[in-house]
Amino acid sequence: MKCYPVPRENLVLSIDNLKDDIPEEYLSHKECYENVIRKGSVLYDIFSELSKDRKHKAHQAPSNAYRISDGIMQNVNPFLLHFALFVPAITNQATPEQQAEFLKHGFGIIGTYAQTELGHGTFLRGLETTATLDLETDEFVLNSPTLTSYKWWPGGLGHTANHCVVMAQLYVKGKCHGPHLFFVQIRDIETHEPLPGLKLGEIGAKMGFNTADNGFLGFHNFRIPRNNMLMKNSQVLKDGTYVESKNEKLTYGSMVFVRVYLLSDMAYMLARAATISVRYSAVRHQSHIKPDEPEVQILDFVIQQHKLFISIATSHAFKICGLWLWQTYSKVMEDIGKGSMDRLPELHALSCCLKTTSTRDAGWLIEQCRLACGGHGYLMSSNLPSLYTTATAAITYEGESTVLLLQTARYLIKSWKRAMEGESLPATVSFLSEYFNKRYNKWENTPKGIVDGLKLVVAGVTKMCAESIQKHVSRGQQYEEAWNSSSVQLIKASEAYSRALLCEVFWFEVDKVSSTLSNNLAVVLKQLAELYITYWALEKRGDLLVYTTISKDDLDKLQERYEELLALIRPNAVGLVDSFDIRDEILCSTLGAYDGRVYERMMEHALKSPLNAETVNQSFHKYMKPVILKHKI
Ligand SMILES: CCCCCCCC/C=C\CCCCCCCCCC(=O)SCCNC(=O)CCNC(=O)[C@H](O)C(C)(C)COP(=O)(O)OP(=O)(O)OC[C@H]1O[C@@H](n2cnc3c(N)ncnc32)[C@H](O)[C@@H]1OP(=O)(O)O
Ligand SMILES: Cc1cc2nc3c(=O)[nH]c(=O)nc-3n(C[C@H](O)[C@H](O)[C@H](O)COP(=O)(O)OP(=O)(O)OC[C@H]3O[C@@H](n4cnc5c(N)ncnc54)[C@H](O)[C@@H]3O)c2cc1C
Repeated sequence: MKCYPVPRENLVLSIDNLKDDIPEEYLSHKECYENVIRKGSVLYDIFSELSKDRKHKAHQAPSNAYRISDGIMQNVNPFLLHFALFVPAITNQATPEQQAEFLKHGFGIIGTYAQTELGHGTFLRGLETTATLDLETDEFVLNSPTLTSYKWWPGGLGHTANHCVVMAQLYVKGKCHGPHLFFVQIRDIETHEPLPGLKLGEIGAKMGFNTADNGFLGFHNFRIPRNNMLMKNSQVLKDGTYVESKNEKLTYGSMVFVRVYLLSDMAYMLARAATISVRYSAVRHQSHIKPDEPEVQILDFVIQQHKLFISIATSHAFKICGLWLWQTYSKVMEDIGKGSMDRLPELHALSCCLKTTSTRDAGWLIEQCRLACGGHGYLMSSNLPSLYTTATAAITYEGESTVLLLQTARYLIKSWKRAMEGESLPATVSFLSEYFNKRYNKWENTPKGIVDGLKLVVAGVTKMCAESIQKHVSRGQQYEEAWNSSSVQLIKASEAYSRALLCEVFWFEVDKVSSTLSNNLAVVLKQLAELYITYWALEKRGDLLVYTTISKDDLDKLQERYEELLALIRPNAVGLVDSFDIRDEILCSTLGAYDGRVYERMMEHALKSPLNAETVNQSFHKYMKPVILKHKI
């Protein structure tokens, strides 16, 4: 076995045929895909070798290991779904025997997760793909009965994967048992041709993610062995007996894994955008502050600090909360392994709102970083446009944001009702029980005081939602209709809950470790945490005025403190983004390179445009010249 030296970054980034002569943005859709498969295959080979001595772990903690691919494949790694969902679905949903069987080829197979269909993405109980047990042959027959039942969107499905985990409605003896997962080979290992009975292809160009090879898949009487249903949670026996799962939602477990993971993912996306925009803002001199002095670094404009420092702070917030959420996830998975599912609803609610807030915030903050770089931020060579389109895809995939916030709201309303009945609640929602006792507490202008205030907002809005639902029901609406009528407020409750969680976890985790850090590091981290909390207190001042005893004077003091924090962070701003330690080869940005040679790099990149290969493009002679001469006076 080849032994690769570590660290991986040096190894991977030293491989010549992983570098691009022509920037990706100048390749065609097809060339882009072929180029990323070329590079991805080299990486796949390296990771396969490196991973041979490690068993497929059901749940690997968020790490930056796969980040190297961000530098090699600036867009998206078409093998990503193999690691993000295909393998976790099998390790999470298959029996140990099935895992041994399905994963025996290790990296010899490439998989994806085929759940979404042309007609359904959110409402999983409405999926139309069917898996019908054939008792005689001990097989399932998979079918796509309608065009809308075609699998549509799975990453890598178009031309990359040769296997997939398929979510289909299970039919046994004429009875539908709902969505279940099935292990399906879709291409011949040797020839890569689609297997008979399948229609496979790529869904076409997108606003980003264009190397993810999102595809479509239709089944026509496609047969798989009965044993290919993932049977850890529910089973279909040879005689057709269906054994129910202890909790039908365990089938959705792979989605929870990715949602939990995405918090850390977004931390890293934001770290890259912040690094690019803060470094550029330190290099770029534009305009004056004092008329009689030279042009200043645009980072000296306080409004530029207001635009950018929140991204530095948010990246740390997501990283710290991502690790906290990962620990919760690991504990709940461990409990489930021991047969207890008590905390699954809480984990689902936490992962839904935190995935939504982190992906939404990453989107608008990356856009804010781009805009803060002026016209040069609009260049593909800055890498900010690609970061934006890649990050914002996550607002939709793995659970559309509105839908997931409503899932969290469902948990908040249930928790509120339990609180009103005097029941004890999990720590993450226990503040709901304290609302009436703390509602009129004197406001404290401290990070803890703000966190307490944000929790009062959650409780107040949740109470308002519960009353709204009750009002609609009392006017004759069914509960589900009343829920729909109150959904604008329900979304607000979930958003407030997510923000309170992020502020609380960020502040108390930093506070907890600060005594173990050098004084300077502790001071700067606390400044970032306080900046984050104060920023959101000011953004949510309306809610705080409604649900807490905060005064105008308190808000004025918070604004003053916020501006103090910007000034305190300014001297460390470049050091803070340097500490994200993202190499130029992974940052892939003419604006954010460590050496600050922005203008030289922009020109070097521009000259790589195929259009600059000649001084006069052929279109002049073919198209322009005849028209110019014709109309020449
Ligand atoms: C090279 C190396 C690489 C290494 C890589 C490492 C890993 C990298 C990881 C991440 C990086 C990013 C990579 C991502 C790339 C793109 C991936 C995109 C993949 C996809 O998009 S897959 C498809 C995603 N689809 C969805 O999320 C669908 C969303 N819809 C649903 O979840 C459900 O339909 C619903 C929840 C909206 C509704 O379901 P329904 O059955 O109708 O449920 P309800 O009636 O609303 O509620 C019933 C009850 O169930 C509870 N519940 C619902 N869902 C869950 C759940 N998931 N878990 C637990 N419990 C759940 C719900 O709370 C209700 O409970 P209650 O009745 O209230 O008690
Ligand atoms: C880049 C990308 C990669 C993807 N990769 C995969 C993959 O690998 N595998 C896979 O299976 N899928 C994948 N998906 C699909 C993704 O999971 C779905 O797009 C997502 O679940 C949303 O479903 P939908 O697109 O059908 O939107 P719909 O479910 O049709 O929702 C459309 C809109 O309707 C509204 N809505 C829907 N339901 C409700 C509700 N109950 N209450 C209120 N409003 C509602 C929401 O505003 C929503 O935005 C990917 C998608 C993208 C964009």
